Amino acid sequence: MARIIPPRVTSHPSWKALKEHHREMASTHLRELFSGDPGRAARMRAEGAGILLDYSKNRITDRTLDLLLELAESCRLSDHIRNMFGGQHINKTENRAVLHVALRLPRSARLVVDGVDVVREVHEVLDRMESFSRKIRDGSWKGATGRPIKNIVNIGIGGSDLGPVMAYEALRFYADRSRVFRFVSNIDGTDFAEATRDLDPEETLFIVSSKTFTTLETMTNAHTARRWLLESLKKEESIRHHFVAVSTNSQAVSSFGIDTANMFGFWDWVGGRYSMDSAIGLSTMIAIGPENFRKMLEGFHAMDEHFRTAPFAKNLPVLMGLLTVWYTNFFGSQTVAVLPYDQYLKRFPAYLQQLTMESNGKHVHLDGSPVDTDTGPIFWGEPGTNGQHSFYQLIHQGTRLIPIDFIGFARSHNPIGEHHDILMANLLAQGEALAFGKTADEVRAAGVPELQVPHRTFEGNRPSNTLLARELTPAVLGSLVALYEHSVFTSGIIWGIDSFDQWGVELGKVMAVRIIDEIAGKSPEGGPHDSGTAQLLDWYRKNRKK
Ligand SMILES: O=P(O)(O)OC[C@H]1O[C@H](O)[C@H](O)[C@@H](O)[C@@H]1O
Repeated sequence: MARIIPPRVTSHPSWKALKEHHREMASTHLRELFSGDPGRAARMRAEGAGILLDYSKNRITDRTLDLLLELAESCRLSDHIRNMFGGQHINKTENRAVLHVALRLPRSARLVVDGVDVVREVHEVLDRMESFSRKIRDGSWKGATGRPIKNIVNIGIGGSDLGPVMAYEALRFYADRSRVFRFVSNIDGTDFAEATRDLDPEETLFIVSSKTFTTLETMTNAHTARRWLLESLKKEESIRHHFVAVSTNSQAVSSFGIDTANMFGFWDWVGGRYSMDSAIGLSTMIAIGPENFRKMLEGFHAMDEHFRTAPFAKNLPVLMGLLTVWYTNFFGSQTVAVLPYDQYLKRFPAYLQQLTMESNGKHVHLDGSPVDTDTGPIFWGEPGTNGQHSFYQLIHQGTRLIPIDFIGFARSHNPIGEHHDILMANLLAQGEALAFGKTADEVRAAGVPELQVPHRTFEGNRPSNTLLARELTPAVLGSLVALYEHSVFTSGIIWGIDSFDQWGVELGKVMAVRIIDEIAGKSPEGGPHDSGTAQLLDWYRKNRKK
């Protein structure tokens, strides 16, 4: 039977209408949109799960929104949301359910997937994490020599690192300050050496975090950690006091020598980049405590519920996902800048890079046919105000259109003098300056010499979203992460791609393993490389020994 190929998004009438409509919008300035419409800002805002989204400074009208919402309907976004929440195997290429939303369902919920009540399993693991975290935090878990654990080192990479690092930094205010938390991810030995150089093995716990427990970097670092520990503690027996694992692969965990009683599991339906609220968050739970971790889960769940139930016109992730499509596919924007005005969120843009780019960096539709539109944009960013003194120049006056997400909070955890008001004034000023700019006439009127006028003119019309919340609490962090997870989902549905696989990371891994063998002399020199790679490899071989 012939496969039914769903219609391309570009063939939907709303897509065509958006193309038409974009012609008009391309020459419309945000100045006009605001000046002719005093109710614009009040209309173009939405709230959910403790987060306010002001999207009025986007290059859109009510008509744009209507068309984008129509597009969402014609791509059957509601059905897709229902399928994800219902545990359907929406990750087609791996034939898996995608159920990070189940990680934060309350204990009272029930969700049967492939014959198993996943909520019960999720809470069993959470309870085990909780009891382990309490033992570390109250000092009753002892190292091999009877000393309590003071240092916690998470070894993991990708989703098994970026989430834990980001959450640790974001929630540092809530963290147990009497303990040291370190994160080792890179295969570069420097990462391990610098993370452990001042640690006492007798007081150190390693959490080896890896969904597959086969990842080269993590396994290499874990073996190095094992040797580092045994150099001082000597006895194999000490391993179980100083190593725990977070994984879906119990066999590999036990062959590494970690007692599976000290393993915290999760499931194949949790993608690496969607796993910071699974057992991969063990370091987070130890740092901020089980109560705060559960509050973070509640924040995630509140945004899940908002996404699942709010009408699309008031639905934060839907609106943000559709705006990403609007800029990517109609304005041709290549990137999105995420600019948190909060020092605690300094790793948030890096975290989002994996979430967004590994999810939506795809070149074929679900059915394998090539996409006929651009897909996921490049996400990047730095905290404000630092970025203002570095790359904002290009956003204000460069030739590229870079949509921005500003993120800010009403209250600071560290209210020192006027700092927070100054910080927030900068966030507001940037959004305003980017949107409205400064015309040549205004520049002249300020007495600027004619020669400088073009240089000091700001075209404006640079779009931004502003996300605000009261305070960066564990719950708000959960909501914020879930907001981006679901906005990535929304864009992915419009593009008709699989946002939940990541085959693109495989080729480089396979080739690296081959070259590792060549360098070690295990396979013949001069393998079938291109002449450029062969030359570089040759240079490395000749120069690698000091
Ligand atoms: O948790 P692990 O199995 O060690 O995987 C760690 C990471 O590596 C892979 O290459 C994938 O690109 C990531 O999605 C994943 O998060």
